[in-house]
Amino acid sequence: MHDMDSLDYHYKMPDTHGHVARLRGGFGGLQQDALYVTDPLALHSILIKDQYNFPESHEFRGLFGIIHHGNPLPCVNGQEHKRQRRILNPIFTAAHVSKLCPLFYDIANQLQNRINKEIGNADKPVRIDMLDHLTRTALELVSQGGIGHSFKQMDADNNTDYNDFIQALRTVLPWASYLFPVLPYLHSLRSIEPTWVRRGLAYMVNYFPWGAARQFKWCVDNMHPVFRDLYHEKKAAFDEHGIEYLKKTSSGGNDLASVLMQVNADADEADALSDELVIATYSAIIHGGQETTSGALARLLTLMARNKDLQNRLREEIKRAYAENGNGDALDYKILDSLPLLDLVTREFLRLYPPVTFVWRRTLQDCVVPLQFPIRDKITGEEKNELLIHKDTSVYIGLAATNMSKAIWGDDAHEFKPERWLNRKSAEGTGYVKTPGIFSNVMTFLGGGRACPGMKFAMLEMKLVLSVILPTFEFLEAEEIVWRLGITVVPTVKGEEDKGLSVPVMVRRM
Ligand code: HEM
Repeated sequence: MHDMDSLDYHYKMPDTHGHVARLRGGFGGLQQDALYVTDPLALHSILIKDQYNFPESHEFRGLFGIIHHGNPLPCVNGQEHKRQRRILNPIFTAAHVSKLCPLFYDIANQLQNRINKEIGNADKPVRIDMLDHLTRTALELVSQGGIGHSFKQMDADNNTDYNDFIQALRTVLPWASYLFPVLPYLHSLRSIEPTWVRRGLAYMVNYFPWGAARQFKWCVDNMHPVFRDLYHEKKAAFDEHGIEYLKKTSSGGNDLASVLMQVNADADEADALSDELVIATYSAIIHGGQETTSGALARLLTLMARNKDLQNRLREEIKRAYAENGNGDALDYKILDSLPLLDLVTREFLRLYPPVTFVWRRTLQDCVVPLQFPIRDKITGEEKNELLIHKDTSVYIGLAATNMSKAIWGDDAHEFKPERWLNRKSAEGTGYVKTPGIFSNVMTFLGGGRACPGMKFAMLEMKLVLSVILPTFEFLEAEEIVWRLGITVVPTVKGEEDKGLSVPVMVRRM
């Protein structure tokens, strides 16, 4: 279930074990049984109708609470979660995100320069690790667009100012994925009082005979001080010079943190976010935004490299849009967002290759959820349209598995077919199964009150980066990439799994 090579098991879960499956607890019965749910009606209850009975699991709350040094969105439930979402939601709207377009084009053009530099004068395709370039790009997009700060990842390879921080940010989740056996205890560890006992325990991790735990701690220790210092620097300047200072940053004051700072300054004291919480929110936004999108962008390129015809058609569509509507070397947000083939490809890509495989919840009370796909009672043989879920049950919500259920998407559910979206609308009402996903019936960004607020941000990044690099470069297959289960999915070259994360692609200038 949590094994790095178990992605296929997740993907086939609804087809092989049905849309609700019982998972036997591991470690000789020490762990409780859990449920794996991909049934659309049950998901609707879990994520929307009865969402407060299915809060974020304490496993993930504990893990992300440690990573972010506090309790930002991913770590809180109930009223506190609602309060933070109310403050943050306005800065993630399409209207707001569209203002970041010029900044994003600027960063994507720097990516183009970096690739050009690597190709140099070569007249045949050059093997380039696109994961490295795209991780830098995703970090700059989310750090400049998110907190109005550049880590200078695009312009100099030997800029060492943030080396440890960048290394920590990139590797904290891959290391965390080795910690599954201890996740149930992290939330309780965070609550230990007095603080010096907790700090003492954390310090002892440096001497654990468990490399993954030591590496994870190193990452956490190297992330927090950077976010703390950046925040205090910005806050001091804002307090002294007001909004004018924020407008001078690379985002022109449109980054999420600048807006948050203004909103916070105007909010009632009871509603405002504390300094500690804003710092933890910086961490959650930068980390959540960087980790998911860099992998997604790299995977999208490998897909392009495998499908030359589709790559050519997309390139033609983008070039045509520049010729007809291009303002210099940029496209307007609305035009970019509505390019038909680019839209079909990103939708289908996000359906079939979601960066987050599952999310994890735990029930507060016994409850009954309805089922779209009935199950058969093992003892009586009776068919049931409802499922009783006991209090304190771990519930895995299979995002990737729901996206790939043949009962929901048809027999070709595991195939990449952008054209399926053309017929999707007309199929409504004729066997069309509705899921609670906020994005096109797809579960990739979840649904309900905890759905990903960064969806518009991520979509803009993906479409915009493709619109800049596809007209300039052709991407061709290099080695086979194996995608493995981490907290997000992670790529390695087949046969070189121990050499770390990388996505080599052959690239040539058009
Ligand atoms: C392809 C890119 C992305 C994917 C697939 C993705 C997916 C998700 C998913 C599945 C969740 C729910 C996690 C859970 O409930 O356990 C989530 C939450 C979140 N995401 Fe994203 N995300 C992406 C990009 C972004 C970006 C770019 C940002 C910020 C700019 C972001 C910020 C967040 C935050 C703050 C949360 C916590 C929301 C809450 O708990 O209410 N994400 N994301």
